[in-house]
Parts: sequence; C-alpha cells; structure tokens
Amino acid sequence: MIEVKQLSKSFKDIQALDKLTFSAPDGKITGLLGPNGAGKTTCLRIIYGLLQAQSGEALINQIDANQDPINARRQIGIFPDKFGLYERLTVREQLTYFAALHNLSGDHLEQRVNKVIEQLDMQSLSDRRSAGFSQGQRMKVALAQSLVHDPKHLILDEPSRGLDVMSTRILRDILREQRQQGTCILFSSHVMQEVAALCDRVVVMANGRVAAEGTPEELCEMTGESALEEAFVKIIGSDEGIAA
Ligand SMILES: Nc1ncnc2c1ncn2[C@@H]1O[C@H](COP(=O)(O)OP(=O)(O)OP(=O)(O)O)[C@@H](O)[C@H]1O
Repeated sequence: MIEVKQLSKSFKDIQALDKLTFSAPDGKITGLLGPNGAGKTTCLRIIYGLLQAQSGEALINQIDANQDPINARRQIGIFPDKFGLYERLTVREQLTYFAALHNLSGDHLEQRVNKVIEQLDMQSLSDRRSAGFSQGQRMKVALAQSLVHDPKHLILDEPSRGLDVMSTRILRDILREQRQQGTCILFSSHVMQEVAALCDRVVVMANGRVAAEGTPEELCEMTGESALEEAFVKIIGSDEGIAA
C-alpha cells in the first residue's frame, strides 16, 4: 500500500504539493489525474525517492521514502517516462543487470528473468540487442525491467504517452494481470480515457492538492454527472490541461 500524508513540496515560490494526502491500496489500480502542473510528477518522484519533500510522509509498505529512500525503492517497480535502454545489451542481459541491482542472484535471478520474458511474450526478443527495437518492443523491455524484482508496488508516470494502440493495449493487459496478483499500482495521467479505462480508484489533483477521490462511479455521483469526463471538469473547475 502507498500512503501519502500531508506531503508538501515547493520549488522557490511555487507550491507544487500542498499537504497532499491520499492512499493507493494493494490489488487496485489508482490513477492520479490532474491538469498540467497539478503536481503529479513531483508526487511520484518523492515516492520513488528522487526528490525530498519539505514535510509530510510518502509511505510505501510503511517505509517512508523521505526517510529511507533506498529501502522504499526496493518495494517499487518504476515504469519510466523515457525508456532508457542499454542498446548494446540483449534484453536478457539488461533484465539480468536490473535484477542484480535489486539484489537478486543465482537461480532466483534466472527464474525471475525467464518469468518476465514469458509474461511479456518476449521469447523471440530476449537474445537480441535493443538497438533498433520498435516502440512497442522498447515498452515491453522497460515494463519487464520494472517487474523483474517482483515488486509489490508499481509506479508509472504517464504510461501510455507516445505509445501506439497496440502497445497501449499490451500495457493495460499487463497492469490488469499485476492487479490480480495483488500489486498496488499507481499511475499519473492527464488523459481521461486512460484513467476511465483502467482505474479502480481515481485521485483528482489540482494545485498540489486532492480535489476529489473515489471510484469513477463515486466521482460521477458526487458531481451529479453521468459521464466521467464531465465529472472531472466539474471537480477541477476547468478542462484546461486535461486531455479527453
Ligand atoms: N525542478 C523544478 N523546478 C521548479 N519548478 C518545478 C520543478 N518541478 C516541478 N516544478 C513546478 O511544480 C509544479 C508541479 O509540477 P509537476 O511536474 O509535478 O506537475 P504535473 O502534474 O506532473 O504536470 P504535467 O502533467 O505537465 O507533467 C509546476 O508548477 C512545475 O512548474
């Protein structure tokens, strides 16, 4: 479970997060939806220990990323916004390298690498170097890399940005599969369709704060709207920076 409690972060005079508080339960997909500049990336970067908050807590399985970023990060798989692949390594070598960074070794490491290759149906790619891979193939490697240490929490920043329809569908299928295995999945988006298609719970952010949270149905009920899109616009007070 990921719990964000009273998290505040400012960059000089910009208050990016203002006592942000929400939680993302295990076995559910939680979407962080907000317009550009709402503070989504700042929040995720604090959770995975790349940024320090000025106050508040970002707890991953009870470990505060602000106090103990290394241990907190061990609990997390990160699907990066840019797929930084090592193009001279084969897929198997790259996955082995990342598994080793997460302290896996020996038979267990080998089993995990084989498992993600199978899970993502990458057998035919596994001994190829990633230079020249298509966008969908690169996405699969990045996703396999985030899952190789079998994390109980998966964090994705704008996951389908730049992906074609096929890659987006593969990504969604894998996220649903991970959810079924009990993984806590948190992703940020400013694309309503993506959130509506995937999320069990939605945390709507604006100006570094939670504007509303609940299931898509609850958000509609709360605002008296039948369409999620209208509910979001009502909650945020504008449709600027949100994509349909
Ligand atoms: N390193 C930084 N230095 C200065 N200001 C920053 C920095 N990072 C973020 N900000 C500011 O903090 C606010 C929140 O930014 P953040 O990137 O978290 O928003 P976001 O919701 O992820 O937006 P987007 O959807 O555009 O990625 C914005 O006003 C942004 O300009």
